[in-house]
Amino acid sequence: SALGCLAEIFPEETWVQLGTFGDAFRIAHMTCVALGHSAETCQEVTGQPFERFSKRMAGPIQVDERLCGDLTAAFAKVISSATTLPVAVADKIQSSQQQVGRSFLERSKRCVSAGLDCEAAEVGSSSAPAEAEQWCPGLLDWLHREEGFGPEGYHVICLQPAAPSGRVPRGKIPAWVFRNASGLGAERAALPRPWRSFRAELQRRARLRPSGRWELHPWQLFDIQGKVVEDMRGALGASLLLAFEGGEFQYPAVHLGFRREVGLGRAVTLTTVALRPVAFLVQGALSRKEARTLQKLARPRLNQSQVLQLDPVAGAAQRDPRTSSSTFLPEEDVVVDVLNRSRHLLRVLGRQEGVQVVRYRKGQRYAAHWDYFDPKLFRKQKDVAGRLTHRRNRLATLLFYLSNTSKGGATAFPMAYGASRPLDPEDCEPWLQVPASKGTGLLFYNLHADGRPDVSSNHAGCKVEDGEKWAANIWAWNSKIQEVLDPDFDDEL
Ligand SMILES: O=C(O)CCC(=O)C(=O)O
Ligand SMILES: [Fe+2]
Repeated sequence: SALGCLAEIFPEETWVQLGTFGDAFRIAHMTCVALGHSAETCQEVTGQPFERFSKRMAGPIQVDERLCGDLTAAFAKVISSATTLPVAVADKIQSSQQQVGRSFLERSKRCVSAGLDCEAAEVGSSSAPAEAEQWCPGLLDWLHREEGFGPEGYHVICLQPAAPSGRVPRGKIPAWVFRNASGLGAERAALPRPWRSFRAELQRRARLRPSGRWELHPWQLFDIQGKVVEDMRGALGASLLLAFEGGEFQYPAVHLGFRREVGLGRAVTLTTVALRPVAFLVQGALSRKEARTLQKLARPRLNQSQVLQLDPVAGAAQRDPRTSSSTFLPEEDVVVDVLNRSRHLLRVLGRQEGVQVVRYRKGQRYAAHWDYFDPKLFRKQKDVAGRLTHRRNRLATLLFYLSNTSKGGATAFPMAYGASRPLDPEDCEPWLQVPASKGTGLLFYNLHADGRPDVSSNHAGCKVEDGEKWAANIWAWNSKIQEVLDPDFDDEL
């Protein structure tokens, strides 16, 4: 069939049933893109009148079986916004997506329980063109090597390095562009200079989100050390470039069980334990002594934990979601060291909040929640909403466990891999759980690489069944700018 594996969930006649031409075109475009065709080809296909387009789609398009996971997700997203979709089709798509999610969840669970030995047997679906691997050694460590749940808004560019003579060649720079870090959809490109043209062509090629008038986070390029690449020399020097549409560096998940050593003056290891949300175990970033010190500093300062009040919803009496005690530590000595190390580890340019230590006693917990702030829920509070414009938000959560917790007390992700919101926000049992283990860190991203909130980052501090649990939160924002700006100036709000 023309759409290979996808025809199953998305029979061809439904193209017509989708109703509006707008939907059909968007789906067409996404399909085309997901199938790995160039932007030009897709433009050509989707620029056709609908009748002609549907004829084209009936042609022999080869679908790489391995792309099914991503494609299904892509379809699901477009389809969720289509208003006239037949219920049966919608159901079919949804259930197929849930199935993919469930199998990833099982793998993630195995991964967490294996701790640092988590190794993904099924890895390696994605490879890169030999030429690109030759140009950019280590390239595969920055691509997405799984069959689904790839990054949104993170792209990899590999430039042909300058000749060994160091002489910078004239003319366009040969390159490989890996949109959404996928090895399968790689495209050969020739990028012009100077820098402005280089950026413009890259934006077109990788279909990066254009920066609007009030945009605070234009997409940005980084080298693999997490340094911003701001000019032609920097780009040529780095050769391997990472593009983040949200403007901030994020560690790519690569594959479940992937281990990355980060040089921080000490051996720090990140092990990928989930792809959606992107989450890592962090080993070696906090010494046992520091864990003790943070706990000691916090103990006399603890207060009943707070959460930000949402806009009131008529008639909704809320149970207190957070029953622990906590405090932000004064920024001195060890606290400053830990914050500096965290900044280096995360490679985030934005603001970091202080170190917040949390203590849970037996029976205490933090019900499922998001660490990002949904601006729509703070509409009536201009001072809050006004700081959340232009995708400004909490990008990353780095949570260090300061104690071992023998029973309960894990951090759990109820909505991992697109699962729907749990009916009971405290029922940790079926969820992906990361056990609290002294000195270990858990890093997860609350935002996608393009800066949009990732709903899958929903998480809970499970009820402590025995003893006490201590942990330290460090939240990194994707912006330094804290000005209250008028949400009306943000096209997305
Ligand atoms: O205690 C945990 O495991 C999670 C804590 C948390 O999510 C928070 O403090 O925002
Ligand atoms: Fe949280």
